[in-house]
Amino acid sequence: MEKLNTNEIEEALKNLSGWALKDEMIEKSFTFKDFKEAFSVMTHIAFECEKQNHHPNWENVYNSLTIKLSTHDAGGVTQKDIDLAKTIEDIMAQA
Ligand SMILES: C[C@H](O)[C@H](O)[C@H]1CNC2=NC(N)=NC(=O)C2=N1
Repeated sequence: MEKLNTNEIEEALKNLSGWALKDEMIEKSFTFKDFKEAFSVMTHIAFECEKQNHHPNWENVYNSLTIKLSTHDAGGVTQKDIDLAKTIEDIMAQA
C-alpha cells in the first residue's frame, strides 16, 4: 500500500473531525466516563482492527484514549489508516 502525501492526508482528514497529522501518523484523543467505558470501546475497535488486519498504536490511561494510526510496512499514512479512522469514528458515534 502506497504512502499518502501530506496534501492527500489533509484532504482525507477534512472528513475526519478531530484527527490530525503528526509525525507521519494520524491521531486523535478521546475521553470516556471511566475505564470500563474506555476499555469497552477499545474492545469493539480491536475486533474491527482484526477484520481489517490493521492495528492502532494506542495508549489508554483510565478514561482517556489516544489513538495513532500509521501503516508500519509503508512507514507512513496510507488509505488503510484513513479507512480505520472512519471505522473508529463510526464506533464512537454508536457508543
Ligand atoms: C502480517 C500482517 O499482515 C502485518 O503485520 C500487518 C498487521 N497490522 C498492521 N497494522 C498497521 N498499523 N501497520 C501494518 O503495517 C500492519 N501490518
